[in-house]
Parts: sequence; structure tokens; C-alpha cells
Amino acid sequence: MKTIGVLGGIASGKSAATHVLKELGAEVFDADRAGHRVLEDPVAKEEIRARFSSAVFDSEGNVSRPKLAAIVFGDSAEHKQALADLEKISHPRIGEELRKARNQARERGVRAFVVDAPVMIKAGWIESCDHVLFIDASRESRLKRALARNWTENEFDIRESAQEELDIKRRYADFVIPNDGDLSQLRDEVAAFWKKQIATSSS
Ligand SMILES: CC(C)(COP(=O)(O)OP(=O)(O)OC[C@H]1O[C@@H](n2cnc3c(N)ncnc32)[C@H](O)[C@@H]1O)[C@@H](O)C(=O)NCCC(=O)NCCS
Ligand SMILES: Nc1ncnc2c1ncn2[C@@H]1O[C@H](COP(=O)(O)OP(=O)(O)OP(=O)(O)O)[C@@H](O)[C@H]1O
Repeated sequence: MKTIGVLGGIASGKSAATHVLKELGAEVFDADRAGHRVLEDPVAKEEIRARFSSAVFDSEGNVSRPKLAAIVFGDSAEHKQALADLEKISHPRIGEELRKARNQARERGVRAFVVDAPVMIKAGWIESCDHVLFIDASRESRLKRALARNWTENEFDIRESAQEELDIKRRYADFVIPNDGDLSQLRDEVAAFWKKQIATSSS
């Protein structure tokens, strides 16, 4: 089984490329979703309350993702420290889920396992990838797609600055998948990668 990491800037088309890999037969681990599940774990919730206070909880006792996002995403030293502290709570748990999902996929004879995790470099999960795809879209295309998802330009810039520089992500990649065209072009690019590296691989 090959493990494939998918990297790229905000709204570059990582999820869209991952969707194509899934159609081709890959199993996908969505780290954002795993991160959301962590926020429902009772022990993690208590650690979050101890660090961030009850102010990041809603009236039903659930972690409010928008409230937490406002505290951890930003340029100031306080924001950066808050994000690092949240990651100390979340990343080991997400990493554990990732390992379990990958082992189960291997046991089931899955051909390719995709790690969809924008933060996989700083979390260290990239080390387990056999291939890393970089989804390459211009800032203009990415901002347009983010605005269409009702983000503001400011939100886009703040989230982007919380991640590794695009050049760093690109350096980890062994395949660059252009995505300034339409979705059918993206599908062709991903299918070409699959044909070359996955479909013919014996392991
Ligand atoms: C701060 C939280 C509550 C905000 O939740 P929200 O629903 O608004 O955003 P969501 O989780 O869907 O993330 C959206 C995007 O934000 C970016 N992002 C999320 N976490 C991080 C992070 N730790 N570092 C940099 N960017 C991040 C990613 O591009 C991600 O795709 C949530 O992102 C979180 O708990 N993050 C910490 C855990 C984590 O690192 N998750 C990402 C795993 S890849
Ligand atoms: N080539 C394309 N043509 C048109 N729309 C696209 C294309 N690629 C992606 N999109 C759209 O742009 C939006 C962002 O794409 P996607 O969610 O795949 O990006 P992402 O990199 O996973 O985003 P994030 O960084 O927020 O996780 C989605 O609505 C998606 O359908």
C-alpha cells in the first residue's frame, strides 16, 4: 500500500484532488475532520477548558470552533502560542487516529491511503508518505475559490499565514499537480499520477 500526502495552499484544491484519488480507489484520511472529533473527546475538552477557559464553549457545553479559531489563528505571539498549545492537545490524538486508519486500510488490502492534512509537515505525519502531491494554484485562483466559500480576504490571509510557506510545502513534493484550470483538467492530472505511480505498483 502506498501512502500519499496531499499539500497545497488554502483553497488550492487539495480536497478536490483527494476526491479524485478516492474515485480511483484510494482510502482517505481527513485530518480536519479527525481534529473536529478530538474537540468532542471528554478528556481533550477538559484540557481545552483548562487552557482556553469556558469562553470557547457554547451554551450546550460543546467547543465552539469559531471562538477557538479566533483565538488560535492570527499574527500575534499570543495567537501563535495559543495555536501551538491547541496542537499539543489535538495532534497526538489525530496522529493516533491516522495510524489506526492506515493500519486498517493496509489489512483490508487497500492500494493507496491518502493523508489529507494541511498541517502534515509541522505535525510530522509527512514522514510516513511514499508520495507527496503539491496542488499548485495561483493566489488569485485560491482567493477566488475561498471567497466563493464565503471567507473574507482577511480570513484567507490569516489562515494562510498560520501554515508553512508554500515554497516549503512544494519542496516536500515529488509531484506537482497544476490546478488553475477547470476540474476536469485536475482530474486528468491526478489520473496521470495514479497511472504512473499507483496502478502499476506491486506493493
Ligand atoms: C481551530 C479550529 C477549532 C477551527 O475549526 P474550523 O472548523 O474553523 O476550521 P477547520 O478545522 O475546518 O480547518 C480549516 C482549515 O484551517 C487550517 N488549519 C486548521 N488547523 C490548523 C493548524 N493547526 N495550523 C494551521 N492551519 C490550520 C487548515 O487549512 C484547515 O483546512 C480547528 O481547526 C482545530 O481544532 N485546529 C487544531 C487541530 C488541527 O491542527 N487540525 C488540522 C489538522 S490537518
Ligand atoms: N480546478 C477547479 N475549478 C473550479 N473549482 C475548483 C477547482 N479546484 C477546486 N475548486 C473549488 O474550490 C474550492 C476549494 O477547493 P478545495 O476545497 O478542494 O481546496 P482545499 O485546498 O482542500 O481547501 P482548504 O485549504 O480550505 O482545505 C472548492 O469549492 C472546490 O470545489
